[in-house]
Amino acid sequence: MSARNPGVEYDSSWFDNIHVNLPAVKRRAETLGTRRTVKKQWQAAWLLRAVTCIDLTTLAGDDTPSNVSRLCFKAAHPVGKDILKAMEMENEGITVGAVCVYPNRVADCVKYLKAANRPDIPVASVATGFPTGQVPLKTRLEEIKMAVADGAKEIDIVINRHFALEGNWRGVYDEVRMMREACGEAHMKTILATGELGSMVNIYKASMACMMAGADFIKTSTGKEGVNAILPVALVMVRAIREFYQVTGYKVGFKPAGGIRSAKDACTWLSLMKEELGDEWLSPHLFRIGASALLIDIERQLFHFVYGRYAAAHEIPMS
Ligand SMILES: O=C[C@H](O)COP(=O)(O)O
Repeated sequence: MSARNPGVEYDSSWFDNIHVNLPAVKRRAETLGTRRTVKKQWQAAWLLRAVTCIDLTTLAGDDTPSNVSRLCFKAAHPVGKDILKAMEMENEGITVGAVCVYPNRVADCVKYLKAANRPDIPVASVATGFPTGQVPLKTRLEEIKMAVADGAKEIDIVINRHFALEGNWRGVYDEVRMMREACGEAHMKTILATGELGSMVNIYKASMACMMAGADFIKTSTGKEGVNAILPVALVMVRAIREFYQVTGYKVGFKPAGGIRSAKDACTWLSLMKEELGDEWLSPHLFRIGASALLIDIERQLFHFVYGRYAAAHEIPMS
């Protein structure tokens, strides 16, 4: 992870001058996924890069130590040895960016990652009454502290949509600031739940309030809203990140989450980061994809790539 964003004093003028050109954002988002063709071998390299940026997630009522143990094993070995060997990457020790679970499963993950000899893979815990945040502030702060005490190195908090929808940005800032304190040394990702914020302007302002309050990442969604990670929203958020960096010098990461399931989508999200924020935002310390099923399709596509090369070398017809 990058150096922490210490945040800045609350300053309401950030909310008066919105530099994101919203009609341009919409036009750009419409073409982003379709106007690039990338050579096959580059695609494979990008897919491996995407793997390292995945927050491999399970956030279900029926999560158990047993399914979390499988998640941790997969996090430590996300791509088959044969595929990595064919790509001459078997010694790279590729893992996902983190595992992401409910607070009650954090201790299990810490245990299983240790057993898998990858205690370095961070455990991210959702907290603060995820996904709605509709519990008292005291409880939300306690939940953060308990997850950190159990070994979470990253905390994904949800913002108070009630404050955001009433335009109470000072309220959003103050709560996130307290959550940041409660995180201690753990990195904090702030989930905006953009599908519930009502407008692009609110998404921009929520991004700014969270970054001012010391968010290390801003994250689109919980995965539980009706609309989750979509490109127009992402463009507003990454341009807010760019603006915050230009003014303060602090680099904040970005995490789209919810509904990202195909390898092609992963490449689109990576190209968004490269084009809007630059190469530094292509690594796990500044970019994560929150996803429960994306890895399955990436592995499938990498297998096709490797098998395609083998078939071509041995003149085996592909059908
Ligand atoms: O933060 C991660 C999301 O909850 C995962 O959503 P997903 O199951 O649609 O991939």
